[in-house]
Amino acid sequence: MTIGQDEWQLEAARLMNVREQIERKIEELDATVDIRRGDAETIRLNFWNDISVNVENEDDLIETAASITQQAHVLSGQERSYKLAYDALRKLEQIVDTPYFSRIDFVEAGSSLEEQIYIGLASFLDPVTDEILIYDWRAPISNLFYDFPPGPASYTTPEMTIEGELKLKRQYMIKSGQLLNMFDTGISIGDEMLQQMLSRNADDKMHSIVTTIQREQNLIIRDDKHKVLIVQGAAGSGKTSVALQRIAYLLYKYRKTLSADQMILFSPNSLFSDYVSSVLPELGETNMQQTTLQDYLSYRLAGAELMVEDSYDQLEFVLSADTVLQPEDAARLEGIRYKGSAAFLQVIEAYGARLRQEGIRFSSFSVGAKVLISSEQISGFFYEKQTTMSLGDRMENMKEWITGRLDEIQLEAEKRIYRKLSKEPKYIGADQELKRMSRQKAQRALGPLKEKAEKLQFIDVPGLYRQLFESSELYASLAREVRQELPEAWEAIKQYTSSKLKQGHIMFEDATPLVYLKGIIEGQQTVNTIRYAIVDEAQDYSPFHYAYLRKLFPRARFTLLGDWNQGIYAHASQEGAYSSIGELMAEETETVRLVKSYRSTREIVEFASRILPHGEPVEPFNRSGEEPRLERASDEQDLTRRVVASVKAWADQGIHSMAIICKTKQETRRAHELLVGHLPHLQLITKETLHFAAGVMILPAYLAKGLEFDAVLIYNAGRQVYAEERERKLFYTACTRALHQLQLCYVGEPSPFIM
Ligand SMILES: Nc1ncnc2c1ncn2[C@@H]1O[C@H](COP(=O)(O)OP(=O)(O)OP(=O)(O)O)[C@@H](O)[C@H]1O
Repeated sequence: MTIGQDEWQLEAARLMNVREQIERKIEELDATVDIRRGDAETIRLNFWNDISVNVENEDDLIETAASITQQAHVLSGQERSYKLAYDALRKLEQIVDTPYFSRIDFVEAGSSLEEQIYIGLASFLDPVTDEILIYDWRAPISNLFYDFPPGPASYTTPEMTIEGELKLKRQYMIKSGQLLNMFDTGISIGDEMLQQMLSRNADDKMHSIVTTIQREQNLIIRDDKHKVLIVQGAAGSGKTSVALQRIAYLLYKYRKTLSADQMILFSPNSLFSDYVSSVLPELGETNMQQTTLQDYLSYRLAGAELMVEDSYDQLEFVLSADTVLQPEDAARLEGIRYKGSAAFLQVIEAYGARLRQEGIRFSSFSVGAKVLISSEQISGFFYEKQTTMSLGDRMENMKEWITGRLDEIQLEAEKRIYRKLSKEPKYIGADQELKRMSRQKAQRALGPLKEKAEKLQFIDVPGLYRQLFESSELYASLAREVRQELPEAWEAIKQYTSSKLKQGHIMFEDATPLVYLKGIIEGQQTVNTIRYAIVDEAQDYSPFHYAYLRKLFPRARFTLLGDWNQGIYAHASQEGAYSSIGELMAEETETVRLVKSYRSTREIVEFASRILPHGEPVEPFNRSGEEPRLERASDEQDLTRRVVASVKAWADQGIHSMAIICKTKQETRRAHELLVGHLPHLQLITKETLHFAAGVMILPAYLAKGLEFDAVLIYNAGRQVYAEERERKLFYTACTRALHQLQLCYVGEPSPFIM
């Protein structure tokens, strides 16, 4: 829709006016911040001068303490009011150049007043009249912009639903305070605007999508009815973007009771965490906590002298396994699938319940050959006393009992040492010294044992876990108890697992079950402060992982965002497992689908969709580009030449962000060796890489998860590299990282996935 000249002038004048008001407010706040900072500093400097310190008698002491408390109170009040002004100032500085990005005109039913609502990153009131000049994008009324085309519309406030008619929906492009363009939009939010946003180049950091959030995305962002919200979204449909916008929305809506440190985002890896780290600050919010499942598991298993494999090494194993699987590899693959299942979870829980009654093997507390507290004594205490308590509470009690016993033993030892040493002539007359020495010696002997008690190291949890795979009788009876069949490959899984555990290796697939069992036995360490847990790349988690997360965050609501088409882990290959996740969470669950893909051009989306003919549906956004290019190389040398030529050609076209995507770590290393001489700025990305900096990078496909690049080159899309069914989704994931250009090189025959 074209917008007339008069309208332009009105809008430009309003923009100028609003900016001037913001600038005035900034000046005012600047001064306030200075004053409050100064006041706080003065109080801090004079803190002790303003306190009457008198310690002569008890009354004086009480008065002094009261005086200190009062002064501390004054100081913290002043610091709070400084912080308030400072935050308000920061917010205005953030919006002054782009105060708003859209406008809606709305007439409430029964009224003739047509209200103009301008929407931006944060609200701003006219300092004199208190009129709202800008509405926060998260305010209830702003929902009209995201949810409705012009026509009948309504929005809901905490008190009521307001009906009316939306007369106009307008979007602005404002940069450095200048109105560059504006569009009146119809059904969806600004196709023109969206076209422009999506045609831009990829960046070092992900950006917010606040100006062009689509209706289907908005529903997810604002959902606060469901305790578990599951989003199945196509590659590039905006899952990560939506997750971050949702966090910002919840922080606004529940600003009186919710803070960023009560929200946690589970990311696929540290590189991704870095990539998304600026979205919340861009929206004027503090970042939530970010972590990876791997970090959590490592933290829980730290200290145990075990070699814990990480998820990437597991993936490398799966991707490098021979086409005709060796029996050992087949056993491991079956094991990975089974150990991620709800069936295995039930067996572990039944095992935990049985261990309440019997079966935990405790190690005794000894110094040298002398047993201080025997395993029988511990077992007796544990299984005969307080049997009605939870396992965790019983452990706590037992810990206290053991520590108490060790304290007594230490005291006796101290006395014994004292008695013995005091007979030595050199200590005569040095009684104080002697006492100190005796205490130290006794402490030194008993200290490690107390630490062992404190850390519950007298229970061999890995040993208990291993027992499941050593005693056929035990496992079979537990499985029977929970009415689960043993998996077909049980014998092979059993042998493989017990031999690895005996060598002290914890495979990634065993890490969560082991931590889970540890939680049952030792008392689960829960994180009660977390109110929202958001899991990105949710398809990569097994039902077992979800059960663990549920236990870990008992008070949290969950948002799980994933794409079955990109399930690259062997444990995540069961299609449609979302419903079982819902069941596992045992709570009201809503599943929402996002099918439209915004990242890639139509040509790339269509090409990638052919890789997964039976996958989840994907609909491209209407943005055209070049067809993906296939290039056959005669050998490795020719491949290097072609890759180098393509990268250079892209650079000549001004393309800045490029990725050469390989399958495995080994292929990545080899390709890097061959290419780096010709492409000196090539960045080699490994699982240890922490920072994402756009440029030309080379990386294995699994590390490219969640990321995007202007141009993607699949290093070798040949049949020798991608042919197994288990590699199809990884291949798909790699291709869908491209925004504008996709090229696939191959040696020999192309992969059957693209024939
Ligand atoms: N409403 C929108 N407006 C503008 N850009 C959008 C919108 N939705 C998504 N995008 C863009 O599309 C790209 C893909 O988004 P995002 O990474 O959030 O998708 P995803 O579903 O998490 O992708 P994947 O699963 O493939 O990693 C990003 O560049 C994002 O900015």
